[in-house]
Amino acid sequence: MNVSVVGTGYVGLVSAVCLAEKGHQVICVDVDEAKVDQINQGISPIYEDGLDSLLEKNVGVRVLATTDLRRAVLDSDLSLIAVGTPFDGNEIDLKYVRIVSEQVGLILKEKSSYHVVVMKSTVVPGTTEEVMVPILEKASGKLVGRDFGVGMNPEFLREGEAIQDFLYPDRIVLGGVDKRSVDALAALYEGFPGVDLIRTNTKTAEMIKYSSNSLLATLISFSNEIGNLCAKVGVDVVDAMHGVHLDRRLSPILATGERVYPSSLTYLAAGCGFGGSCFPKDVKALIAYGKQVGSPMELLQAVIDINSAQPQRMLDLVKEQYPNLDGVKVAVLGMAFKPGTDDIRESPSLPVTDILVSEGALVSAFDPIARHEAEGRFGSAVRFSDDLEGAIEGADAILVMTRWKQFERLPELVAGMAKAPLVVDGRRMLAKDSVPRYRGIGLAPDASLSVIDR
Ligand SMILES: NC(=O)c1ccc[n+]([C@@H]2O[C@H](COP(=O)([O-])OP(=O)(O)OC[C@H]3O[C@@H](n4cnc5c(N)ncnc54)[C@H](O)[C@@H]3O)[C@@H](O)[C@H]2O)c1
Ligand SMILES: O=c1ccn([C@@H]2O[C@H](COP(=O)(O)OP(=O)(O)O[C@H]3O[C@H](CO)[C@@H](O)[C@H](O)[C@H]3O)[C@@H](O)[C@H]2O)c(=O)[nH]1
Repeated sequence: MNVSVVGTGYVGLVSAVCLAEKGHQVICVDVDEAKVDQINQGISPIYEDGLDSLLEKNVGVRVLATTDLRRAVLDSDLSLIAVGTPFDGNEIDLKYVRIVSEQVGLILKEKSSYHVVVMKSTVVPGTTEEVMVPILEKASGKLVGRDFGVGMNPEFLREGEAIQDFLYPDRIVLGGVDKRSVDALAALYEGFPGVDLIRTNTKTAEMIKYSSNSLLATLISFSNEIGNLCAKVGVDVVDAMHGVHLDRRLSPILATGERVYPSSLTYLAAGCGFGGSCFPKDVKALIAYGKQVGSPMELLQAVIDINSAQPQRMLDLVKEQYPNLDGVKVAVLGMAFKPGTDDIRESPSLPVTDILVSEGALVSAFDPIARHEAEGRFGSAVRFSDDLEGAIEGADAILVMTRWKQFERLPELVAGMAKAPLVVDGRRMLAKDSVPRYRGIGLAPDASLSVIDR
């Protein structure tokens, strides 16, 4: 199938490259000329494991990038709209969706063959049919369902694992205004045998996406609330959640006898909070939507409140030992909101670093991938280091903010330091007896050692 993908950010570019890998001819469209040029040279504008090689393989063969939306729509049968839908504090900001819908509508006016426009961006229930469709119909002078199709195909990929998630999804949701639109989407995903396909209407597709992210965010805030209680009563939250997680309803056992998620606490890992461009934005957007339609989302408000307080807990752990941060040397490890990405949007490291700087701490930082982005955010207020050793040199306290694998060798480095620093583990990724002065989220100072064999 000939496909155009409008918006070549995390979702657009990954979708484009993976669909090309499945044999489709894909034209990527973006307003950002620099991105378009990079893509055409086979260089990914974002850091995402495996993306560069897939792009290099497909560019010029099955992937082409352009700023020319008209050409892209005329030369394709289906367009995926993957532009940003930021939350503006009151509701999701649909300005990019509106602009693209109008532009695509005008192009459809001159297109004689049947075309399907698919919302890939995350939008609150009702948006595709109540916002996108009227704009498309007005601009094209045509009728949805008769002259063109409309679909809603939410994306569930995680940054850092985006390629794997796209190529091997848990399910694919095919929302459409009519059977013909859903059939066109089904044809797009023909190359994903064995994956559950959910054929539904656009509003349900939109609701599935928000419900999914809201549940995952709820699990994390739940674990954090339990973690905060654990820290008060002398229990280690890692042990508590490990015991919870072994419930086969949370980590199913395969026919082979193996656990689906044998070692990681999937969305039950307490820590310094969830960040990223999705959970905070999407949960807040659903709360705002609930309020708008008269159905208050009280549980989700608590999810956000717990998450917003979590970064401060890292600072509280530092302040137990350094009540006055003025002149205290603090190393912040990890700026990305999670490992495997250069994305620092809504990363808990941002408020933590802001407060450290404002209280006079001497802050150094290291992130294996997101240094450039973080330097742009903090400028000279933070000393960024090229490596882990440089960041922790002479530190009084070290804050582990992102679960980067590179930080696993911290105990070895700390052992070589003249004065043992306080290590505050915001991801509970280090063994608590691996450094002399260890503190962690969800762990009381006197927490007994675990009796669980893990
Ligand atoms: N990032 C994720 O992991 C993820 C996962 C699932 C869903 N989503 C959702 O997907 C959508 C896109 O997210 P993202 O992270 O890829 O966004 P992004 O900001 O990385 O990318 C959006 C792209 O759209 C381009 N754009 C804006 N206006 C345009 C226009 N008129 N024509 C062409 N291009 C235009 C921008 O230049 C940018 O490259 C959002 O709704 C988001 O909530 C994101
Ligand atoms: O047990 C956990 C799991 C995650 N996190 C944090 O939660 C955030 C989000 O992590 P993750 O879900 O891995 O990354 P995202 O790329 O934000 O992906 C989420 O948001 C995307 C955008 O909507 C969806 O497509 C994905 O399905 C959904 O997992 C990160 O800050 C993690 O550190 C925790 O604190 N504890």
